Amino acid sequence: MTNNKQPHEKKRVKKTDAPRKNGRRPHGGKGHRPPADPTRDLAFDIVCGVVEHRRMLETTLDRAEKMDARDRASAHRLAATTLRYLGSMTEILQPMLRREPPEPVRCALLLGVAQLLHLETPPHAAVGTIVDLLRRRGLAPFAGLANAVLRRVAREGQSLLEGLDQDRLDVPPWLWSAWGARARAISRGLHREAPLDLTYRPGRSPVDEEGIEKEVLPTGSVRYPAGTRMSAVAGFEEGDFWAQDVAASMPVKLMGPLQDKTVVDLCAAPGGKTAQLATAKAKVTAVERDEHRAVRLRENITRLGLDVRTVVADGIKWRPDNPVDAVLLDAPCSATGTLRRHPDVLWIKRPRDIVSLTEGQDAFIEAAHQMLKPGGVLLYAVCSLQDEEGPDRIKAALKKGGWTHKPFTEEELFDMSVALTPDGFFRTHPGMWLEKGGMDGFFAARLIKE
Ligand SMILES: C[S@@+](CC[C@H](N)C(=O)[O-])C[C@H]1O[C@@H](n2cnc3c(N)ncnc32)[C@H](O)[C@@H]1O
Repeated sequence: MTNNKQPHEKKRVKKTDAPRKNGRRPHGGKGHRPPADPTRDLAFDIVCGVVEHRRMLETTLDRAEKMDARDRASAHRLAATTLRYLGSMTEILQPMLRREPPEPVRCALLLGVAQLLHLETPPHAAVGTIVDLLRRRGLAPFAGLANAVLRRVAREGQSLLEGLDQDRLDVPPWLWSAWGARARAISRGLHREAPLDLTYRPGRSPVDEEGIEKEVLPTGSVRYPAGTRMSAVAGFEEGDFWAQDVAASMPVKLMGPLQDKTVVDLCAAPGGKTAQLATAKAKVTAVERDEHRAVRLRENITRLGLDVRTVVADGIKWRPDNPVDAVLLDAPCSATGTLRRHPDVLWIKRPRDIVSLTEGQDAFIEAAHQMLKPGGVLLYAVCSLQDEEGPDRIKAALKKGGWTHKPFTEEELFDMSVALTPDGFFRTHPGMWLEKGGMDGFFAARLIKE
């Protein structure tokens, strides 16, 4: 994968490169009009966007907001699966290509391999749809190549896959080494689609619905299978619950009793943790810098019927009128903890992105210090797997002074003691509770203002 090539729309393809078999063009020949296929078209745009231009999956997906919801969901699934197995599928393809194909052709082939090896698409459909995709995108000269390579993958791919270290290949080397001893377990977790976890507000519980499976997790979150739409679950309109990964539901629980406490939620949208604070009866001010995300935050609060003051402001500069009892700082981070939901991030982030994020995290911690009463609590959290954004930030804050670390205890973590580190931090990764469907990666620590 390279990232400094021209967009594929501008690439010129020489007619003489056209691979032909017996002088005929595969799948239809001259004059053949490939059928429309919005799902593959969108999946192709997403994958090319990620590997050629480091464009976030959501950005391309958002551009297709008018598309039929089911086609869009299928495209999302196909693209996400391709990105989840990108490394190992590239390893399978490489020896089958005599010459390096243009990047868009490689993207199309990867979509084909994902359909064959991971999505159980019948070979004729997997091959045919990719050949048609290439024709629609002005890449017809590569239709023969795709036909031959994908047929070979259909025959040999599964056994080739078994001989590979997929865990290692599907994670970029810099992340693999940053994750150290946790890397293999994390990678195993990343090969799974994330289930839908819901947090129910106090006094509400899931309703039995025919055809909808669910499991109540030891921490109280309710887990539905991957692909479940939250709005289809009974109680959505009534505001009985909100979507929140089981690991993401823990930091607020670790803040202790919140009733009548003044709490600033410093980076609030879309509001999962704001909702937890408000249902725990805290007096919440939710601060969010991004106006569009603040709209989503307000919509969620309204759906849940909660009483929260929202402020659109830069949380590093904004200050409350009076010092507060607690600050929840769910800081902007690399989001490597949510790679199960956002596999594009694997191939988009670079080590230098982490460095610039840590500067912001330190500034937020400093701002939180200025907002708190003496003895007030800072709950610092990030959905990151990186040491630099988690334990290293807490160590830096303690070194700077003005804080005391109050380690979490096993009693507080009760059903998730697996996440307690020897330093008293909370730390999860996608390989934990794998038998139940895994969880996001989160880091949390508690500091007290001196
Ligand atoms: C990790 S998300 C928060 C998730 C949220 N706490 C939840 O549980 O739903 C981080 C949020 O911080 C916001 N943000 C980024 N920089 C900010 C700033 N300087 N001030 C306030 N909010 C900021 C982002 O727009 C994003 O919505």
